Amino acid sequence: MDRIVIRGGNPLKGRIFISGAKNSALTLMPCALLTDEPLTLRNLPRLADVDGFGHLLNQLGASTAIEGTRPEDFGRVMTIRAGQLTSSEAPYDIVRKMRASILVLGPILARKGEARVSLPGGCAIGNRPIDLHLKALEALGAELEMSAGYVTARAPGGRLPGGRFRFPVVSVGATENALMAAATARGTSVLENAAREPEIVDLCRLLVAMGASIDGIGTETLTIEGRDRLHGATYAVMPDRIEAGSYACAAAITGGQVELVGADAADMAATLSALADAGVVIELKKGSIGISAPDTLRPLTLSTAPFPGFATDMQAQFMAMLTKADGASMLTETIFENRYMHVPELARMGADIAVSGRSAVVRGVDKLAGAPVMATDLRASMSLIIAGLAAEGETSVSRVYHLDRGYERLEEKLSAVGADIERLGDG
Ligand SMILES: CC(=O)N[C@H]1[C@@H](OP(=O)(O)OP(=O)(O)OC[C@H]2O[C@@H](n3ccc(=O)[nH]c3=O)[C@H](O)[C@@H]2O)O[C@H](CO)[C@@H](O)[C@@H]1O
Ligand SMILES: C=C(OP(=O)(O)O)C(=O)O
Repeated sequence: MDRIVIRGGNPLKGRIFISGAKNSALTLMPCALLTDEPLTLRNLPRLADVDGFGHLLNQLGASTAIEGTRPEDFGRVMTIRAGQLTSSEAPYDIVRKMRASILVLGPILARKGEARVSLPGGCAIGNRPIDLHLKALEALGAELEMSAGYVTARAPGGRLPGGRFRFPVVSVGATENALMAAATARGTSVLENAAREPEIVDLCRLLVAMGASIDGIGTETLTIEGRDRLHGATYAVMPDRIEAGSYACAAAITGGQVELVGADAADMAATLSALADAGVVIELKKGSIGISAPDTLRPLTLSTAPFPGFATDMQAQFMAMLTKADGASMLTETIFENRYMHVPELARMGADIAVSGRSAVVRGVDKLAGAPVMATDLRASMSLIIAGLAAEGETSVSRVYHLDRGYERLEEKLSAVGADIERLGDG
């Protein structure tokens, strides 16, 4: 297994190109199942999860073709053709490895009138239930049956009637599944207390480009007038706000100055405002965001929340950055119950963090020391990279496959701005 080795202490300086967003790509790809015409997605990040999702689409009978991208380019163009779906089942083997697989449930149901998808179970960051996905689909008219770890959803008469659902808590995934299922329902559907994440807006925009009718995009009430059919489209994936925020934290902790090329500040208000509170200087430019570290980072009090709040996917990276702030910070994780698995690893590098229930107090230290570390999830792994960039000596981060799920060419991007970082194979 590969590992990433960092010799810390170099301030990051230069331009970092921001890739297409993983969390958007993985909700745009299943839209291809809604039409028999080709869907072309541009700016798809080169990530293990995107490859995995392509594989799932292939198993369902869709073809995936990567077009004219050179190895040195960031991002790819993929055309997905789901002329006919030969299967309506997402198997356990794929779903358990990639949570986003659950997002084929709504589209397969809408297209075929029946879908069978493995229940995902929990994962390293906590229990990740799908009860709201199922309740929303039921409200749109689906009939559900659970057996042997799978859910089978059927549309009576082969097509969902549509309906009204109010989410009791904001759920990104359940909003996405319901939106895709409602797009071709017979009637009108209304989703209340829907998630408003930029990735949901990206999904709505693609669906509209495919012929869907959606009112209230970007608000908590989405009204979808079902269409008889959707058509193909060409669409570019939005920039990855979490990747951009991660590199901003890396620049801030190393005393660096970077330009995040392609990042969209409109999607990153909570992250940018937290960085500014920590003393980071932010310069909004056309097509990029400038990040300059202060001499001393100020401590923060942050609590994760659905958009437009502070994203759970940024919590670990901010925690790493705040290990070197001048004072005590308080972080509270409200979305996932087990998203502090990076704490013991950061502690091995000299961080002073005390977790109590959902909150963590991070007392800034003068220096971090490099160490061999490993993490159990994607953003936790990134927090160790961030700490390693600022630590004295060598940090070796193992289980690199977590990073490969969500950061396109991490070590290339960081080397280009002055980090001493390399990927080593085990052999
Ligand atoms: C609101 C929120 O921040 N969502 C994050 C969540 O999306 P993801 O779609 O994975 O999770 P949800 O948004 O659905 O979960 C939000 C909350 O709702 C609960 N829940 C969810 C579905 C369900 O059927 N029943 C239920 O109770 C979850 O346990 C969680 O506490 O993880 C992604 C990966 O880290 C992030 O990109 C999303 O920003
Ligand atoms: C946890 C994440 O993703 P996933 O839902 O794909 O596990 C993430 O993007 O931080």
